[in-house]
Amino acid sequence: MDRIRIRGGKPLSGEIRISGAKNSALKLMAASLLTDEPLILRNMPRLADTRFMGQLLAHLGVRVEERDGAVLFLHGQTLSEPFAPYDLVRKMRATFNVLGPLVARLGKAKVSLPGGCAIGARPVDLHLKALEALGARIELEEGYVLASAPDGLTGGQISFPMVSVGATEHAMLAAVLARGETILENCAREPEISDLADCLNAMGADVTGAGTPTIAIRGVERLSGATWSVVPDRIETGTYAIAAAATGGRVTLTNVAPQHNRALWSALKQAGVGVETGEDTVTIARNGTPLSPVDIQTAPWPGFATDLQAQFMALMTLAEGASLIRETIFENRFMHAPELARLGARIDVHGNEAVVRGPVSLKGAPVMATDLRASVSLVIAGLAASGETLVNRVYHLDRGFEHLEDKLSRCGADIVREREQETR
Ligand SMILES: CC(=O)N[C@H]1[C@@H](OP(=O)(O)OP(=O)(O)OC[C@H]2O[C@@H](n3ccc(=O)[nH]c3=O)[C@H](O)[C@@H]2O)O[C@H](CO)[C@@H](O)[C@@H]1O
Ligand SMILES: C=C(OP(=O)(O)O)C(=O)O
Repeated sequence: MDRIRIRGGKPLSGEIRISGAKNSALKLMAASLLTDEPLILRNMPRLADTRFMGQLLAHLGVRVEERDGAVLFLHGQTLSEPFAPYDLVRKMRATFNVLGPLVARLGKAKVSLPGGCAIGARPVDLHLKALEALGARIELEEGYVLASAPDGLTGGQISFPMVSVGATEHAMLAAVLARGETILENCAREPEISDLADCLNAMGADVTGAGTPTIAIRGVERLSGATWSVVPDRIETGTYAIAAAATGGRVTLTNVAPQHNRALWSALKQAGVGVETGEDTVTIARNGTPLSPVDIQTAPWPGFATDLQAQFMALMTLAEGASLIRETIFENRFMHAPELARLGARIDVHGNEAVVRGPVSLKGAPVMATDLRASVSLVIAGLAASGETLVNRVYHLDRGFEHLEDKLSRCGADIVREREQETR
Protein backbone atom coordinates (compact mmCIF):
# COMPACT_ATOMS: atom_id res chain seq x y z
CA MET A 1 0.00 0.00 0.00
CA ASP A 2 1.39 3.44 -0.91
CA ARG A 3 2.05 6.18 1.56
CA ILE A 4 3.07 9.81 1.22
CA ARG A 5 6.07 11.33 2.93
CA ILE A 6 6.10 15.09 3.43
CA ARG A 7 8.90 17.21 4.80
CA GLY A 8 6.96 20.30 5.72
CA GLY A 9 7.60 23.95 6.45
CA LYS A 10 8.18 25.12 2.87
CA PRO A 11 6.03 27.90 1.41
CA LEU A 12 4.29 26.97 -1.84
CA SER A 13 4.96 29.12 -4.83
CA GLY A 14 4.11 28.70 -8.49
CA GLU A 15 1.23 27.56 -10.66
CA ILE A 16 -1.13 24.58 -10.42
CA ARG A 17 -3.48 23.52 -13.21
CA ILE A 18 -6.79 22.31 -11.84
CA SER A 19 -8.34 19.16 -13.31
CA GLY A 20 -11.95 18.49 -14.27
CA ALA A 21 -14.33 17.88 -11.37
CA LYS A 22 -14.51 14.30 -10.14
CA ASN A 23 -18.05 14.72 -8.87
CA SER A 24 -19.25 16.05 -12.20
CA ALA A 25 -17.25 13.65 -14.37
CA LEU A 26 -18.77 10.61 -12.66
CA LYS A 27 -22.38 11.67 -13.34
CA LEU A 28 -21.50 12.74 -16.89
CA MET A 29 -20.06 9.27 -17.41
CA ALA A 30 -23.38 7.77 -16.24
CA ALA A 31 -25.11 9.88 -18.92
CA SER A 32 -23.37 7.75 -21.58
CA LEU A 33 -25.88 5.00 -20.72
CA LEU A 34 -28.70 7.17 -22.08
CA THR A 35 -27.64 7.10 -25.73
CA ASP A 36 -26.48 4.64 -28.38
CA GLU A 37 -24.14 7.33 -29.76
CA PRO A 38 -20.69 8.28 -28.42
CA LEU A 39 -20.34 10.71 -25.53
CA ILE A 40 -16.90 12.34 -25.56
CA LEU A 41 -15.81 13.97 -22.33
CA ARG A 42 -12.96 16.49 -22.34
CA ASN A 43 -11.08 17.87 -19.33
CA MET A 44 -11.57 14.45 -17.71
CA PRO A 45 -9.66 13.85 -14.49
CA ARG A 46 -7.80 10.51 -14.36
CA LEU A 47 -8.64 9.22 -10.91
CA ALA A 48 -9.29 5.93 -9.17
CA ASP A 49 -13.00 6.87 -9.07
CA THR A 50 -13.26 7.63 -12.79
CA ARG A 51 -11.40 4.41 -13.64
CA PHE A 52 -13.73 2.51 -11.37
CA MET A 53 -16.81 4.08 -12.94
CA GLY A 54 -15.31 3.19 -16.34
CA GLN A 55 -15.07 -0.45 -15.25
CA LEU A 56 -18.72 -0.45 -14.21
CA LEU A 57 -19.81 1.14 -17.50
CA ALA A 58 -17.72 -1.39 -19.46
CA HIS A 59 -19.43 -4.17 -17.51
CA LEU A 60 -22.76 -2.66 -18.58
CA GLY A 61 -21.71 -2.78 -22.24
CA VAL A 62 -20.29 0.69 -22.80
CA ARG A 63 -17.10 0.97 -24.85
CA VAL A 64 -14.76 3.01 -22.64
CA GLU A 65 -11.52 4.45 -24.06
CA GLU A 66 -9.14 6.88 -22.41
CA ARG A 67 -7.69 9.09 -25.12
CA ASP A 68 -4.85 11.60 -25.15
CA GLY A 69 -5.40 15.07 -23.76
CA ALA A 70 -7.73 14.21 -20.87
CA VAL A 71 -10.40 12.83 -23.21
CA LEU A 72 -12.70 9.94 -22.39
CA PHE A 73 -14.66 8.24 -25.15
CA LEU A 74 -17.81 6.41 -24.06
CA HIS A 75 -20.05 4.51 -26.43
CA GLY A 76 -23.04 2.56 -25.16
CA GLN A 77 -24.24 1.41 -28.57
CA THR A 78 -25.87 -1.72 -27.21
CA LEU A 79 -25.95 -2.36 -23.50
CA SER A 80 -25.55 -5.72 -21.77
CA GLU A 81 -27.69 -7.13 -18.97
CA PRO A 82 -28.49 -4.11 -16.70
CA PHE A 83 -26.87 -5.57 -13.61
CA ALA A 84 -24.36 -3.62 -11.47
CA PRO A 85 -22.77 -6.06 -9.01
CA TYR A 86 -21.71 -5.21 -5.47
CA ASP A 87 -17.99 -5.37 -6.26
CA LEU A 88 -18.31 -2.71 -8.94
CA VAL A 89 -20.54 -0.38 -6.95
CA ARG A 90 -19.40 -0.62 -3.34
CA LYS A 91 -16.28 1.58 -3.52
CA MET A 92 -17.99 4.86 -4.27
CA ARG A 93 -21.21 6.73 -4.24
CA ALA A 94 -21.70 7.88 -7.81
CA THR A 95 -21.87 4.36 -9.23
CA PHE A 96 -25.43 4.16 -7.89
CA ASN A 97 -26.43 6.82 -10.40
CA VAL A 98 -26.39 4.23 -13.20
CA LEU A 99 -29.72 2.88 -11.90
CA GLY A 100 -31.92 5.69 -13.31
CA PRO A 101 -30.36 5.80 -16.80
CA LEU A 102 -30.55 2.00 -17.09
CA VAL A 103 -34.25 1.91 -16.18
CA ALA A 104 -34.92 4.87 -18.47
CA ARG A 105 -33.24 3.19 -21.45
CA LEU A 106 -33.88 -0.52 -20.85
CA GLY A 107 -36.95 -0.57 -18.59
CA LYS A 108 -35.24 -2.47 -15.79
CA ALA A 109 -32.04 -2.67 -13.74
CA LYS A 110 -30.53 -4.37 -10.73
CA VAL A 111 -27.92 -2.26 -8.94
CA SER A 112 -26.14 -2.89 -5.65
CA LEU A 113 -26.54 -0.33 -2.88
CA PRO A 114 -23.53 2.04 -3.07
CA GLY A 115 -20.44 2.74 -0.95
CA GLY A 116 -18.52 6.01 -0.81
CA CYS A 117 -16.70 7.90 1.93
CA ALA A 118 -17.74 6.69 5.39
CA ILE A 119 -18.84 10.14 6.52
CA GLY A 120 -22.38 9.32 7.57
CA ALA A 121 -25.24 6.88 7.03
CA ARG A 122 -25.85 8.14 3.49
CA PRO A 123 -29.14 6.43 2.64
CA VAL A 124 -30.51 6.44 -0.93
CA ASP A 125 -34.18 6.85 -0.05
CA LEU A 126 -34.48 10.14 -1.97
CA HIS A 127 -33.00 8.55 -5.11
CA LEU A 128 -35.52 5.73 -4.91
CA LYS A 129 -38.50 8.00 -4.17
CA ALA A 130 -37.59 10.08 -7.21
CA LEU A 131 -37.49 7.01 -9.45
CA GLU A 132 -40.81 5.83 -8.01
CA ALA A 133 -42.33 9.23 -8.76
CA LEU A 134 -41.29 8.64 -12.38
CA GLY A 135 -43.24 5.37 -12.41
CA ALA A 136 -40.47 2.86 -11.60
CA ARG A 137 -41.34 -0.09 -9.39
CA ILE A 138 -38.66 -0.48 -6.73
CA GLU A 139 -37.83 -3.54 -4.67
CA LEU A 140 -34.93 -4.16 -2.29
CA GLU A 141 -33.45 -7.62 -2.23
CA GLU A 142 -30.26 -8.80 -0.52
CA GLY A 143 -28.44 -5.48 -0.81
CA TYR A 144 -29.63 -4.82 -4.34
CA VAL A 145 -32.18 -2.41 -5.76
CA LEU A 146 -34.40 -3.91 -8.42
CA ALA A 147 -36.11 -1.24 -10.51
CA SER A 148 -38.51 -1.83 -13.35
CA ALA A 149 -40.62 0.26 -15.71
CA PRO A 150 -41.44 -2.09 -18.61
CA ASP A 151 -43.50 0.57 -20.43
CA GLY A 152 -40.95 3.31 -19.82
CA LEU A 153 -40.78 6.07 -17.21
CA THR A 154 -43.34 8.87 -17.08
CA GLY A 155 -42.81 12.48 -15.99
CA GLY A 156 -43.70 13.32 -12.41
CA GLN A 157 -43.58 15.96 -9.68
CA ILE A 158 -40.87 15.47 -7.07
CA SER A 159 -40.33 17.73 -4.10
CA PHE A 160 -37.17 16.67 -2.28
CA PRO A 161 -37.61 16.85 1.52
CA MET A 162 -33.91 17.73 1.82
CA VAL A 163 -31.32 18.98 -0.63
CA SER A 164 -29.38 16.11 -2.17
CA VAL A 165 -26.80 16.43 -4.92
CA GLY A 166 -26.89 12.76 -5.89
CA ALA A 167 -30.70 12.46 -5.83
CA THR A 168 -31.16 15.63 -7.91
CA GLU A 169 -28.70 14.29 -10.49
CA HIS A 170 -30.27 10.85 -10.41
CA ALA A 171 -33.76 12.24 -11.04
CA MET A 172 -32.42 14.31 -13.94
CA LEU A 173 -30.62 11.32 -15.45
CA ALA A 174 -33.86 9.33 -15.42
CA ALA A 175 -36.41 12.04 -16.31
CA VAL A 176 -34.70 13.12 -19.54
CA LEU A 177 -36.02 9.96 -21.26
CA ALA A 178 -39.39 9.84 -19.43
CA ARG A 179 -42.68 10.54 -21.23
CA GLY A 180 -43.96 14.03 -20.40
CA GLU A 181 -42.79 16.72 -18.04
CA THR A 182 -41.01 16.35 -14.70
CA ILE A 183 -40.76 19.10 -12.11
CA LEU A 184 -38.09 18.72 -9.43
CA GLU A 185 -38.39 20.98 -6.40
CA ASN A 186 -35.90 21.79 -3.62
CA CYS A 187 -33.05 20.67 -5.88
CA ALA A 188 -29.36 20.91 -5.12
CA ARG A 189 -27.80 23.87 -6.95
CA GLU A 190 -24.15 22.78 -7.06
CA PRO A 191 -22.18 23.69 -10.22
CA GLU A 192 -22.02 19.94 -11.01
CA ILE A 193 -25.83 19.94 -11.38
CA SER A 194 -25.65 22.67 -14.03
CA ASP A 195 -22.76 20.88 -15.74
CA LEU A 196 -24.84 17.70 -16.00
CA ALA A 197 -27.93 19.60 -17.22
CA ASP A 198 -25.90 21.44 -19.88
CA CYS A 199 -24.32 18.19 -21.09
CA LEU A 200 -27.72 16.47 -21.21
CA ASN A 201 -29.08 19.42 -23.22
CA ALA A 202 -26.12 19.12 -25.61
CA MET A 203 -27.26 15.50 -26.06
CA GLY A 204 -30.74 16.74 -27.02
CA ALA A 205 -32.48 16.78 -23.63
CA ASP A 206 -34.76 19.61 -22.50
CA VAL A 207 -33.70 20.57 -18.98
CA THR A 208 -34.29 24.07 -17.62
CA GLY A 209 -33.71 25.66 -14.22
CA ALA A 210 -30.55 23.75 -13.20
CA GLY A 211 -28.69 25.87 -10.66
CA THR A 212 -32.02 27.01 -9.13
CA PRO A 213 -34.20 25.08 -6.65
CA THR A 214 -36.70 24.09 -9.37
CA ILE A 215 -35.70 22.08 -12.41
CA ALA A 216 -38.14 21.33 -15.24
CA ILE A 217 -37.46 18.46 -17.62
CA ARG A 218 -39.44 17.72 -20.75
CA GLY A 219 -38.73 14.10 -21.64
CA VAL A 220 -37.50 13.26 -25.15
CA GLU A 221 -37.69 9.97 -27.04
CA ARG A 222 -33.96 9.62 -27.60
CA LEU A 223 -30.73 11.37 -26.86
CA SER A 224 -27.79 11.74 -29.20
CA GLY A 225 -24.07 11.73 -28.49
CA ALA A 226 -22.17 14.92 -27.65
CA THR A 227 -18.75 16.28 -26.83
CA TRP A 228 -18.61 17.94 -23.43
CA SER A 229 -15.90 19.54 -21.30
CA VAL A 230 -16.07 18.72 -17.59
CA VAL A 231 -16.37 21.75 -15.29
CA PRO A 232 -13.18 22.54 -13.26
CA ASP A 233 -12.96 20.84 -9.87
CA ARG A 234 -13.96 23.41 -7.25
CA ILE A 235 -12.91 21.09 -4.43
CA GLU A 236 -9.43 20.56 -5.86
CA THR A 237 -9.26 24.33 -6.44
CA GLY A 238 -10.23 25.04 -2.84
CA THR A 239 -7.85 22.41 -1.50
CA TYR A 240 -4.77 23.92 -3.18
CA ALA A 241 -5.92 27.41 -2.24
CA ILE A 242 -6.06 26.35 1.41
CA ALA A 243 -2.69 24.59 1.10
CA ALA A 244 -1.12 27.82 -0.19
CA ALA A 245 -2.74 29.77 2.64
CA ALA A 246 -1.47 27.27 5.20
CA THR A 247 2.15 27.19 4.01
CA GLY A 248 2.32 30.84 3.01
CA GLY A 249 3.69 31.87 -0.37
CA ARG A 250 1.94 32.70 -3.62
CA VAL A 251 0.19 30.19 -5.84
CA THR A 252 -1.84 30.77 -9.00
CA LEU A 253 -4.45 28.15 -9.80
CA THR A 254 -5.35 27.91 -13.48
CA ASN A 255 -8.27 26.31 -15.38
CA VAL A 256 -10.61 27.17 -12.51
CA ALA A 257 -14.13 28.59 -12.29
CA PRO A 258 -13.54 31.16 -9.51
CA GLN A 259 -17.27 31.87 -9.14
CA HIS A 260 -17.77 28.31 -7.83
CA ASN A 261 -15.80 28.94 -4.63
CA ARG A 262 -17.18 32.28 -3.40
CA ALA A 263 -17.87 31.02 0.14
CA LEU A 264 -14.27 29.84 0.47
CA TRP A 265 -12.80 33.05 -0.94
CA SER A 266 -14.77 35.04 1.59
CA ALA A 267 -13.59 32.81 4.48
CA LEU A 268 -9.97 33.01 3.31
CA LYS A 269 -10.14 36.80 3.03
CA GLN A 270 -11.59 36.97 6.55
CA ALA A 271 -8.63 34.89 7.70
CA GLY A 272 -6.28 37.49 6.20
CA VAL A 273 -5.30 35.59 3.05
CA GLY A 274 -4.92 37.41 -0.27
CA VAL A 275 -7.35 36.10 -2.92
CA GLU A 276 -7.28 37.56 -6.43
CA THR A 277 -9.68 36.07 -8.94
CA GLY A 278 -9.34 36.35 -12.72
CA GLU A 279 -11.54 34.94 -15.46
CA ASP A 280 -10.30 31.37 -15.04
CA THR A 281 -7.54 31.79 -12.47
CA VAL A 282 -7.21 32.56 -8.80
CA THR A 283 -4.07 33.66 -6.99
CA ILE A 284 -3.67 32.96 -3.30
CA ALA A 285 -1.02 34.85 -1.36
CA ARG A 286 0.10 35.00 2.25
CA ASN A 287 3.48 36.32 3.09
CA GLY A 288 4.14 36.16 6.79
CA THR A 289 0.78 37.69 7.77
CA PRO A 290 -0.82 35.92 10.75
CA LEU A 291 -4.07 34.07 10.16
CA SER A 292 -7.26 35.18 11.91
CA PRO A 293 -9.74 32.59 13.16
CA VAL A 294 -12.91 32.23 11.06
CA ASP A 295 -16.11 30.38 11.96
CA ILE A 296 -17.65 28.36 9.16
CA GLN A 297 -20.74 26.24 8.71
CA THR A 298 -21.04 23.78 5.83
CA ALA A 299 -24.16 24.07 3.67
CA PRO A 300 -25.40 23.07 0.24
CA TRP A 301 -24.06 25.29 -2.55
CA PRO A 302 -23.62 28.29 -2.56
CA GLY A 303 -22.70 27.74 1.11
CA PHE A 304 -19.35 26.50 2.40
CA ALA A 305 -18.70 23.07 0.81
CA THR A 306 -18.61 20.10 3.17
CA ASP A 307 -15.89 18.67 0.90
CA LEU A 308 -13.62 21.58 1.99
CA GLN A 309 -14.40 21.45 5.69
CA ALA A 310 -11.49 19.17 6.67
CA GLN A 311 -8.98 21.24 4.71
CA PHE A 312 -10.25 24.47 6.32
CA MET A 313 -9.98 22.87 9.74
CA ALA A 314 -6.30 22.13 9.06
CA LEU A 315 -5.81 25.81 8.18
CA MET A 316 -7.58 27.03 11.30
CA THR A 317 -5.14 25.14 13.55
CA LEU A 318 -2.68 27.86 12.52
CA ALA A 319 -5.00 30.83 13.15
CA GLU A 320 -4.50 33.12 16.13
CA GLY A 321 -7.53 32.23 18.26
CA ALA A 322 -10.48 29.86 18.35
CA SER A 323 -12.65 29.06 15.36
CA LEU A 324 -15.92 27.15 15.30
CA ILE A 325 -16.56 24.67 12.51
CA ARG A 326 -20.09 23.33 12.15
CA GLU A 327 -20.78 20.38 9.83
CA THR A 328 -24.42 20.33 8.74
CA ILE A 329 -24.39 17.87 5.80
CA PHE A 330 -22.84 14.64 7.11
CA GLU A 331 -23.09 13.36 10.68
CA ASN A 332 -19.65 11.73 10.83
CA ARG A 333 -17.30 14.07 9.04
CA PHE A 334 -14.75 15.00 11.73
CA MET A 335 -12.56 11.89 11.50
CA HIS A 336 -9.61 14.07 10.53
CA ALA A 337 -9.73 15.87 13.91
CA PRO A 338 -7.93 13.15 15.95
CA GLU A 339 -5.43 12.67 13.11
CA LEU A 340 -4.71 16.42 12.99
CA ALA A 341 -4.18 16.20 16.75
CA ARG A 342 -1.22 13.86 16.11
CA LEU A 343 0.49 16.84 14.52
CA GLY A 344 -0.30 18.98 17.56
CA ALA A 345 -3.68 20.49 16.62
CA ARG A 346 -6.03 21.36 19.47
CA ILE A 347 -9.55 20.50 18.41
CA ASP A 348 -12.59 19.75 20.59
CA VAL A 349 -15.42 17.97 18.85
CA HIS A 350 -18.96 18.07 20.26
CA GLY A 351 -21.59 16.54 17.99
CA ASN A 352 -21.52 18.42 14.71
CA GLU A 353 -19.33 21.23 16.03
CA ALA A 354 -15.58 21.45 16.35
CA VAL A 355 -13.71 24.18 18.15
CA VAL A 356 -10.20 24.63 16.79
CA ARG A 357 -7.82 26.46 19.10
CA GLY A 358 -4.86 28.05 17.41
CA PRO A 359 -2.21 28.88 16.79
CA VAL A 360 -0.19 25.72 17.21
CA SER A 361 3.21 24.91 15.73
CA LEU A 362 2.33 21.75 13.85
CA LYS A 363 4.97 19.03 14.01
CA GLY A 364 5.16 16.13 11.56
CA ALA A 365 3.88 12.68 12.59
CA PRO A 366 2.61 9.46 11.04
CA VAL A 367 -1.11 9.75 10.32
CA MET A 368 -3.85 7.61 8.83
CA ALA A 369 -6.10 8.81 6.04
CA THR A 370 -9.73 7.97 6.81
CA ASP A 371 -11.56 9.34 3.79
CA LEU A 372 -10.87 11.39 0.71
CA ARG A 373 -11.05 14.97 1.95
CA ALA A 374 -9.86 14.06 5.45
CA SER A 375 -6.72 12.63 3.82
CA VAL A 376 -5.92 15.79 1.97
CA SER A 377 -6.41 17.85 5.14
CA LEU A 378 -3.56 15.77 6.62
CA VAL A 379 -1.43 16.55 3.58
CA ILE A 380 -2.10 20.26 4.08
CA ALA A 381 -1.22 20.04 7.77
CA GLY A 382 1.93 18.06 6.89
CA LEU A 383 2.99 20.74 4.38
CA ALA A 384 2.60 23.42 7.05
CA ALA A 385 4.24 21.36 9.83
CA SER A 386 7.90 21.25 10.70
CA GLY A 387 9.54 17.84 10.28
CA GLU A 388 8.24 14.76 8.57
CA THR A 389 4.66 13.57 8.12
CA LEU A 390 3.76 10.15 6.78
CA VAL A 391 0.26 9.83 5.38
CA ASN A 392 -0.85 6.22 5.23
CA ARG A 393 -3.78 4.76 3.25
CA VAL A 394 -3.13 6.95 0.26
CA TYR A 395 -5.74 5.12 -1.81
CA HIS A 396 -8.32 7.51 -0.37
CA LEU A 397 -6.44 10.45 -1.92
CA ASP A 398 -6.17 8.70 -5.27
CA ARG A 399 -9.96 8.67 -5.50
CA GLY A 400 -10.09 12.41 -5.97
CA PHE A 401 -6.74 14.16 -6.52
CA GLU A 402 -4.98 13.81 -9.86
CA HIS A 403 -1.14 14.01 -9.73
CA LEU A 404 -1.25 15.41 -6.18
CA GLU A 405 2.46 15.00 -5.43
CA ASP A 406 3.52 16.38 -8.84
CA LYS A 407 1.27 19.39 -8.57
CA LEU A 408 2.53 20.23 -5.08
CA SER A 409 6.20 19.47 -5.66
CA ARG A 410 6.25 21.76 -8.71
CA CYS A 411 5.35 24.53 -6.25
CA GLY A 412 8.27 23.70 -3.97
CA ALA A 413 6.71 21.14 -1.62
CA ASP A 414 8.88 18.25 -0.46
CA ILE A 415 6.37 15.44 -0.97
CA VAL A 416 6.97 11.93 -2.31
CA ARG A 417 4.97 8.77 -2.70
CA GLU A 418 6.55 5.58 -1.42
CA ARG A 419 5.64 2.06 -2.33
CA GLU A 420 5.53 -0.22 0.69
CA GLN A 421 8.52 -2.33 -0.39
CA GLU A 422 10.70 0.83 -0.61
CA THR A 423 10.02 1.64 3.02
CA ARG A 424 10.95 -1.68 4.59
C1 LIG B 1 -19.99 11.70 -5.82
C2 LIG B 1 -20.50 12.98 -5.30
O1 LIG B 1 -20.98 13.83 -6.04
N1 LIG B 1 -20.37 13.17 -3.99
C3 LIG B 1 -20.75 14.43 -3.40
C4 LIG B 1 -22.25 14.45 -3.17
O2 LIG B 1 -22.55 13.32 -2.36
P1 LIG B 1 -24.05 12.86 -2.21
O3 LIG B 1 -24.77 13.10 -3.50
O4 LIG B 1 -24.02 11.49 -1.65
O5 LIG B 1 -24.57 13.87 -1.11
P2 LIG B 1 -26.06 14.38 -0.89
O6 LIG B 1 -26.15 15.80 -1.31
O7 LIG B 1 -26.99 13.42 -1.49
O8 LIG B 1 -26.16 14.28 0.70
C5 LIG B 1 -26.67 15.34 1.48
C6 LIG B 1 -27.35 14.79 2.70
O9 LIG B 1 -28.56 14.13 2.28
C7 LIG B 1 -28.64 12.84 2.85
N2 LIG B 1 -29.36 11.97 1.91
C8 LIG B 1 -28.97 11.90 0.62
C9 LIG B 1 -29.62 11.10 -0.28
C10 LIG B 1 -30.73 10.33 0.17
O10 LIG B 1 -31.35 9.57 -0.58
N3 LIG B 1 -31.09 10.43 1.47
C11 LIG B 1 -30.44 11.24 2.37
O11 LIG B 1 -30.81 11.30 3.54
C12 LIG B 1 -27.17 12.42 3.03
O12 LIG B 1 -27.02 11.39 3.97
C13 LIG B 1 -26.55 13.73 3.47
O13 LIG B 1 -26.76 13.92 4.84
O14 LIG B 1 -22.62 15.65 -2.52
C14 LIG B 1 -22.02 15.81 -1.22
C15 LIG B 1 -22.58 17.09 -0.62
O15 LIG B 1 -22.15 18.19 -1.31
C16 LIG B 1 -20.51 15.81 -1.35
O16 LIG B 1 -19.94 15.82 -0.07
C17 LIG B 1 -20.01 14.59 -2.09
O17 LIG B 1 -18.65 14.74 -2.39
C1 LIG C 1 -17.56 12.36 -0.26
C2 LIG C 1 -16.99 12.34 -1.47
O1 LIG C 1 -17.15 11.36 -2.40
P1 LIG C 1 -18.28 10.19 -2.35
O2 LIG C 1 -19.58 10.94 -2.39
O3 LIG C 1 -18.04 9.39 -3.59
O4 LIG C 1 -18.07 9.44 -1.11
C3 LIG C 1 -16.11 13.44 -1.87
O5 LIG C 1 -15.87 13.60 -3.09
O6 LIG C 1 -15.64 14.18 -0.99
